[in-house]
Amino acid sequence: MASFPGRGGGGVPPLLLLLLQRRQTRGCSSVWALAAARSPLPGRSRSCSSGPSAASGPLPPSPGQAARLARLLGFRVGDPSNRRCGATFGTDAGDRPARRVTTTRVRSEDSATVAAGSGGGVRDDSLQHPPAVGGSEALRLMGLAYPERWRLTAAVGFLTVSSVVTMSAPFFLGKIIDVIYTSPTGDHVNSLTQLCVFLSGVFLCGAAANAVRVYLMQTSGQRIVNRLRGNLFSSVLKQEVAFFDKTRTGELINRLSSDTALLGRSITENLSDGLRAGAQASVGIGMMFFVSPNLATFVLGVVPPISIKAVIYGRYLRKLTKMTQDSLAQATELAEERIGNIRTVRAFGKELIEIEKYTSKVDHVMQLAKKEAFARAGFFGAAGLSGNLIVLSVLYKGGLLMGSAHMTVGELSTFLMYAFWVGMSIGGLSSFYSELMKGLGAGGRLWELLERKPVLPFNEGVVLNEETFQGALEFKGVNFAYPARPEVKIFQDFSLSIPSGSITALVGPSGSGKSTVVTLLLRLYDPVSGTISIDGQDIRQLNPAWLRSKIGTVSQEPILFSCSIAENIAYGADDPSLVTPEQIQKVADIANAATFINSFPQGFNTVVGEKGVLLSGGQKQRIAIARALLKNPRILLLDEATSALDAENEYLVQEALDRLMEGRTVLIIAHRLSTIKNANMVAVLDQGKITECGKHEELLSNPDGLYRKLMKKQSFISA
Ligand SMILES: Nc1ncnc2c1ncn2[C@@H]1O[C@H](COP(=O)(O)OP(=O)(O)OP(=O)(O)O)[C@@H](O)[C@H]1O
Repeated sequence: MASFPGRGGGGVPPLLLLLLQRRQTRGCSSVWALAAARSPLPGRSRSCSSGPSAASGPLPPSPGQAARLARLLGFRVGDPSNRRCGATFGTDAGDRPARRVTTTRVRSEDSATVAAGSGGGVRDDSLQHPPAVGGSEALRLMGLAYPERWRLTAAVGFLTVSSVVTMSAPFFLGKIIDVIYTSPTGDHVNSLTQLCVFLSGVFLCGAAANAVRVYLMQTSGQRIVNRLRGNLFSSVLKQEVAFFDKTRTGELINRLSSDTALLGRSITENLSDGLRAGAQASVGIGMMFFVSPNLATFVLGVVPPISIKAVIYGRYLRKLTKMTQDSLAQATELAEERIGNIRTVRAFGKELIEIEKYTSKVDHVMQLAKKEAFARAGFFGAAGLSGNLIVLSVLYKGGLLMGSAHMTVGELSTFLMYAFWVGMSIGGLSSFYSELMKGLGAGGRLWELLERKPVLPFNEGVVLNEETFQGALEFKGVNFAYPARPEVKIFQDFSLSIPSGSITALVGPSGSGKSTVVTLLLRLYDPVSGTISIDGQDIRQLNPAWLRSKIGTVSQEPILFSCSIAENIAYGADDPSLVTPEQIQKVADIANAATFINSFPQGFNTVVGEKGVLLSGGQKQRIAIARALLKNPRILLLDEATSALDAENEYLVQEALDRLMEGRTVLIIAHRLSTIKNANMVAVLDQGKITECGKHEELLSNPDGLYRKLMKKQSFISA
C-alpha cells in the first residue's frame, strides 16, 4: 500500500493538483485571472444565461429581417411550411371542418399602415441617450419584480442553501485531506468513507438547491420580460403617428427585444448571481482568516494592488469593445438596408459599389478588433501571470507555515480553495455591478416609452349615434404642418365640404397635400388650427378608435400582412376571429378577387409574403377592397392607383371599387378621367387650399383654371 507523507511533508497534495488542472481547463491560467476575466469585460457569456440573458448576445431578427434572411437562404417566403400565421380557411386543410379565421384584434388597419409608412426619418433623440440612472430607477426595477416576489423569495432561499453548501465544501475537503494524510493506515478508511458519504449527501442537496434556484430565477425573469414586452408593445402601438415619424423602427424593436431582456435579467439572474457572489466573497474571506489569519493577511496585502490594475485595464478593454460593437452595428445597418432593398440595388446595378462600402465598414471593424485582440491578449497574459505568481507565493508562504507546524496540508488546501472562491466571487461582483448598471440604463429608456402619454387620445371621446350617423365631412379654415417639419405649411385656410353619400374627387399637383387630407380625416394628426368635422361634430371631440372604425381606406399600394389571404381580408372586421369563411368568400367575390385566389393551390390559405410581395399590384388592391368591404364603413377614402395596371386588371379593380363606393361618402384621390367624370364634385388642391370646386365640365370651362391645365398635362383633353 502506498504510504502518504505526514504533516509538513513535501510535495503538492493531489487535490491541489486537481484544482490547478481544473482551473487551466477552464481556459484561464489562474484563479485570479479567471476572476478578473469575468469581471470587467462586457459581452462575456455568463453562467445560466439562456432566456432573458440573451440580451447580451446578438438581437433576434425582426420578422422583416427573418423573412429577408429566409429568402437569402433559399426558402420561399410565404411557403406554408414556414409560415407564421397559420389559420386555415374553409375545408382546404383536408377533411377538417371549416375553421374561423383568427388574427390579432387590431382596429383601423390603415392607420397602422400609414403609421408604418411614415416611419423613419428624424430620430427621436429622447430615445437615443439613456437617462441618468438614479434611485427612482432602482425602485421601479423592484416594482417590476414585485409580482414575482414569492418565486424570487423561494429562489433566494435555495440560493442560500446552495451557497452554504458551496462555501462549506472547502472546509470539509480540507478535513478529508487531513484524514488521508494524518490517520494511521487502515484507520483512515472508515473515517474517509464516512466523510465522503456525508459530503456526497451535502453536495447532492446543494446541487438540487442550485438547480431549483436557476429554474425559479429564469422563469421569473422570463415572466417579467414577457409582461414588460406586452406593456411596452401596447404603449408603442397607442402612440400618435407623429411619434413614429420621429422614431426609428429599429430603435423601438431594440427596446422591445434587447432592453426588456437586459432589464429582466438584471433584476433576476444577475441579482441572484450578485447576492451569491457577495455572500460567498464575505464568507470566503472570513474562512480564510479562520483557517490561517497569517496567510490571509499576506494574501490581502498582495491581491488588491494587482486587482486595481486589472480593473483599470478592464475599463480600457471595455471602451475598445464598445467601439468595435458600434462599428459593427454600422456595418450591419448598411447590410440590412441594402439586402432589404435588393430590388432597388439590382435595378441600379450597384451591387459592386455596395459590396465595396460594406467591405470598408467591415475592414474598420477588423482594425478595431485587432486592437482589442492585442489588448485582450496582454490582459489575459498579465492576469494569468499575476494569478500564477499569487498562487505560487501562497504555496510558498503556506509551505513555510506547514514547515513550522502552523498549518496542516488540509488547511493549506482549504485555504487555497477559499481563495479560489473569493477570487471568483469578486469577479462575479464586479460583473454584477456592470450588468446592473446596464439594466438600469435599459430601464431608463423603457420607462420613457412605457410612461409616454400619446399626444392624441387612443380610445376616448364622444361616440355618435350609429342610427343617425350620415358621414358628412367638412374642413373649415384648416392650417396644418407636419410635426416633423413644422416650418413647411401644407394647408393654409383649407376648406372643403363633402356631403353625405356623395363622391368627391380630389385632384392637384404632386405634393400638394392630397394624401395629407386622408391622414387628417383619420385623425393621425391634428390641424394646427381650424376644424374638421363629421356630421357637424369636431373630430377632436370624437373617440378616434370609433372614428376610424367608420372610415375605410384603400391606398395606391395597399399593405398586406405576411399571413394568409383569408386573414388579411378578415383584418377589416371589428373582431376578425368572428369572421366566417362564407363572409370572406362573399366579399372576395364582390371585390373580383375570388377567381385569382381560388386559382392558387392553397386558395384563401395562401400566404402573401412580407407586405404582400408574392402578389401583383392589382391582386393586392382587390384584396384590400375585399378587406374594406368587410369593414363596411360609412366613409371611404380612396387613393386611386397610378401605377399602370393592365387593361384587364384595371377593369376588375375599377368594377370592385364601384361596388365598394355604393351608398357611402367617398373622397377619392383621383388620377383617372373616368373617376373624375363620375364624381359628384371635383375639388382642386393647390398651394395648401382648394382653389376650384365643381363638376368636371364646369371646371373645364374655365380656360385659366388649374384644373384645365392639369387635364391638359395628363392628356385628358387636347386643348
Ligand atoms: N410624415 C410627414 N412628415 C413631414 N412631411 C410630410 C409627411 N408626409 C408628407 N409630407 C410632405 O407633405 C407634402 C404633401 O404630401 P402628400 O403626400 O399629402 O402630397 P400628395 O398631393 O398626396 O402627393 P402625390 O400626388 O405625389 O402622392 C409633401 O411636401 C410631403 O413631402
